[in-house]
Amino acid sequence: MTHPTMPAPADGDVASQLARDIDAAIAQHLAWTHRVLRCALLHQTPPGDICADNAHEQCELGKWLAHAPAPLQLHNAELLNEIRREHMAMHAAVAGLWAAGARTDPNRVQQALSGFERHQRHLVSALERLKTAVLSNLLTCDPLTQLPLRHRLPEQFGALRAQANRRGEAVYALLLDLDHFKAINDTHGHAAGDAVLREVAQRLRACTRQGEPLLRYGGEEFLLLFTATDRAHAHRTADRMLAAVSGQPVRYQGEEIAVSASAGLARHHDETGKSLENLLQRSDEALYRAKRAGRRRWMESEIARPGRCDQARPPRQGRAPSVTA
Ligand SMILES: Nc1nc2c(ncn2[C@@H]2O[C@H](COP(=O)(O)OP(=O)(O)OP(=O)(O)O)[C@@H](O)[C@H]2O)c(=O)[nH]1
Repeated sequence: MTHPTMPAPADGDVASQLARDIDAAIAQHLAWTHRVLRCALLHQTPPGDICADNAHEQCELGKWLAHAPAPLQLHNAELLNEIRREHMAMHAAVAGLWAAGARTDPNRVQQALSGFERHQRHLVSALERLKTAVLSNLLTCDPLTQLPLRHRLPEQFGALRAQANRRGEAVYALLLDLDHFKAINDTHGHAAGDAVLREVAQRLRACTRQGEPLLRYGGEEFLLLFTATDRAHAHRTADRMLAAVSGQPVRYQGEEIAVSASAGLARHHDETGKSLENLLQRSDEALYRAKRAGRRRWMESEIARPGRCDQARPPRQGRAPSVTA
């Protein structure tokens, strides 16, 4: 188990490559626009990538959009769809310039040109926004797991608290740490360890509800903040998260790697006025006890009221189901 430390800083390779790809897409698209104008002004017959029905699939931007890299699909799906829509609409407007009879009707030419200009402007603006989002992900997301890092945690905690208050629920922190992860690295290699971290992140993400922050909190540590109606509800969440990690082995290059985790669960108590820092500290202490108690389980920090320590009541705990490796 490592003490909560930040993962190695993102090297930025993936994100800067994406940003360069987007710049190239904008440049290629503007070059394509010049060809459109040239053909129109010189009354030339345009090639297929300008006026064919599927011109939006033939151009370089269309090909790139059809196979947009996974991080973009994950973080920017809505923006990508907006770009695809504008791109198609712009191609349709251009094709309208060469539609039968259009060139001899000034109204139709005007209409096609205005559509072209409007969609072109929106398209380039959406691509610029995508690039900004990619660069901002570079600063706030872990490149290995694509999970957020801690930068926005206080803000996310504040939003979750407000939501919990509205619903009459409580905020919980579940700090989860993979068991004997060093042994996985030592036995199967660092690349296999990376694959395990990616797979665990995916399994945990599949179990979380929208709006509940799941972070890569340290090397092999993950943090979930969530709301629950009562303790039993929170315990079920802890059970589910640990079961998701250890339910089945991770397959990597023909090998099966058994994985399990320990976790510390703590409830935030608005009435004590204790901070996020206190919540994280108590979940870390509970995690430490889960490790000491033999791993593959979660333990809960007891209510931290003034004048009463966390250990005053016997700790609650749960165990993850056995691995069926
Ligand atoms: N492959 C890989 N390993 C990492 C990464 N970040 C941290 N680690 C490794 O995670 C291991 C954590 O080891 P320990 O702190 O000894 O913990 P542990 O082996 O999981 O043991 P317990 O937590 O006590 O069950 C170290 O060997 C780190 O090098 C990463 O991004 N990729």
